[in-house]
Amino acid sequence: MYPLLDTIHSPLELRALPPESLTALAEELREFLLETVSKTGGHLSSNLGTVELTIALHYAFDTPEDRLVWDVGHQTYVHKILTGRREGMARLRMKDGISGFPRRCESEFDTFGVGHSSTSISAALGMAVAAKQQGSNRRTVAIIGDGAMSGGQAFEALNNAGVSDTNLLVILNDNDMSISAPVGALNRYLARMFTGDSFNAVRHAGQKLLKNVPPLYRFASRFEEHVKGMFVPGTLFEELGFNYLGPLDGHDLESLVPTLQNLRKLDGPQFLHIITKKGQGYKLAEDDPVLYHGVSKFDASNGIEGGKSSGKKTYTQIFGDWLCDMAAADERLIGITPAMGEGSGLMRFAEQYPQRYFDVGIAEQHALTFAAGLACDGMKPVVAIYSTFLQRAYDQLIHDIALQNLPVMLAIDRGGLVGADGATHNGAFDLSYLTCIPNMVVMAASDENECRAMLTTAYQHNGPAAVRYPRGSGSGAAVVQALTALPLGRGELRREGKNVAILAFGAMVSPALKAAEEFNATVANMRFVKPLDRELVMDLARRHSLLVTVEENALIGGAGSEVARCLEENGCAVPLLRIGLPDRFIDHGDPALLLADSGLDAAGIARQIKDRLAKAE
Ligand SMILES: Cc1ncc(C[n+]2csc(CCOP(=O)(O)OP(=O)(O)O)c2C)c(N)n1
Ligand SMILES: CC(=O)[C@@H](O)[C@H](O)COP(=O)(O)O
Ligand SMILES: [Mg+2]
Repeated sequence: MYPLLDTIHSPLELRALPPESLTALAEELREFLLETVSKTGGHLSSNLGTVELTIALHYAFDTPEDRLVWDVGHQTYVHKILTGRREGMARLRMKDGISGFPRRCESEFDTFGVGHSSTSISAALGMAVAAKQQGSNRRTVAIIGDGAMSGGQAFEALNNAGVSDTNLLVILNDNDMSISAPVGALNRYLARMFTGDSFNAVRHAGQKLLKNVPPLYRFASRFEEHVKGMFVPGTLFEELGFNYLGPLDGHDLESLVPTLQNLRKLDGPQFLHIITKKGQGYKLAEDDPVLYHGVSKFDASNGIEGGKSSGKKTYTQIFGDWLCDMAAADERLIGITPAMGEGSGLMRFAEQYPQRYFDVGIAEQHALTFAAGLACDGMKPVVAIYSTFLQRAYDQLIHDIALQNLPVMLAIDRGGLVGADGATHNGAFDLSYLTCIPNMVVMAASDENECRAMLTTAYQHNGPAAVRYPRGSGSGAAVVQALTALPLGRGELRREGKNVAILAFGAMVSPALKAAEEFNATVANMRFVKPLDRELVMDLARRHSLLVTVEENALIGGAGSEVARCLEENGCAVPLLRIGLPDRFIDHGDPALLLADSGLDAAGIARQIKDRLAKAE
């Protein structure tokens, strides 16, 4: 089925192919991608869009000596296939299988680990400077999407790279899409750059120049730059010190390969702007790149079928419904997402309240300070953000929000292990990094109704407040419609038992209740990590001989540490067992298996309690 692909196990074999066969190879790669990703799930549209670019890069550059640095890395499946990991695609993003992102430990061709966006130019510049310091002539290429280019770090890096005198090539893979439709002035600028007849004429002249005059000399591109300047409103990347080329059709191997071969010979910072289509070659994904951005298993011949649902609402939906209800009740509410409108459940709100919906692009830092500004002047900002991406905005949370005690609410989705995306995306640290910030209120939801009540509590609190909830659905309980707040800093007793008291946080309440049956243990749903229900902790400490805290968060500095602090400050010496995520990064895989591996399922919790009780005897 794959006559060309079957002959390629490394870029060396790819480079031995005649250029005329590359288009046929691209066809085979698309077929193969669709066949495998429809069986495993993964990021489909972006990979379909970068087939030709990946072939051309490995064909024109001397990889792995030349360094390819991918931004986000969700578009690197073809890169993996061409660099000896074709077999591995059958276990993509599964436990002990290959990662969905580049990882240095996986292959020498994966020069930099990614998952979060907008880091590629910084990392590539570091590598280019290293090459220069080492007297090496190897080349470094950063490949960044138009969505990722909206992230502030990308511009920090361009600012630095443009004056660096290094052999760095930045390729802007512009498919006019982020996960959602792209937003912002940069996107508008890029769109303007490749519209207009006069510019197209220049573009074609430029392409001819690139194809027919190898090697390309600097004066040629300077000439092109001059001509372009007459037609294109402000070539931003040139102003930043790059030699800008493009836009070029990123699916046209005939121009892409010689262009890259020529660019490889040029010294100094180069910038190539290519235009691609997200989902290219699979009509359904071309028509709906959002739906096919990240897919579960599906039937490739029929496409993703809607309508099949477990009947349970996801926490994301619980949040989305709450947001619309609260927006109806309070016109000061503003909903903010850093480029994750669909994933965070904001789309109904966006439709109903377009004037109050702000997708700020992949710009978590800006999202938080923007919210701080809104809060200063009487609005009620709700920032919907994944736990892992909030890490980006830590200083903004401390310096701009908490220090000024501003009423900004954080709805933190994907708290805990996320599964297939793995270590880069796990929400493993939020309870630790939030709890240590003065003024913060921090809650973890144990079921859907509690999540809704916590959201209301956070919204009504006159200071910074966060609610964290996991990826996926809860118990399937019917959700009440009321917008009722919880009493601040109060937990609840869920089970009265003897000797052992389990203090469970968020999603761990359910397995803790199961584990408790084995010992007739008491179980408290603590609800608040901060302010902690100290009265409840001390009451349980007085009445039990062992306290056990359970949380789906790093053990270090998390909710259990808060309980330990409370006991210590009260001079209480009751034995304490803290259960949480171990001090290591947890890879991709089925979340249930990963939780079990970390001892965070009912059996694991029971086992650890038993071990502790046995030691105490
Ligand atoms: C810091 C950070 N915020 C958000 C995301 C989620 N995310 C992953 S891919 C993506 C869109 C990237 O768009 P682009 O770079 O244009 O690549 P494309 O998907 O179009 O191929 C987003 C928002 C992320 N990975 N990292
Ligand atoms: C690559 C990336 O960062 C996103 O596409 C992410 O994989 C989305 O995760 P969810 O599937 O949890 O929304
Ligand atoms: Mg894009």
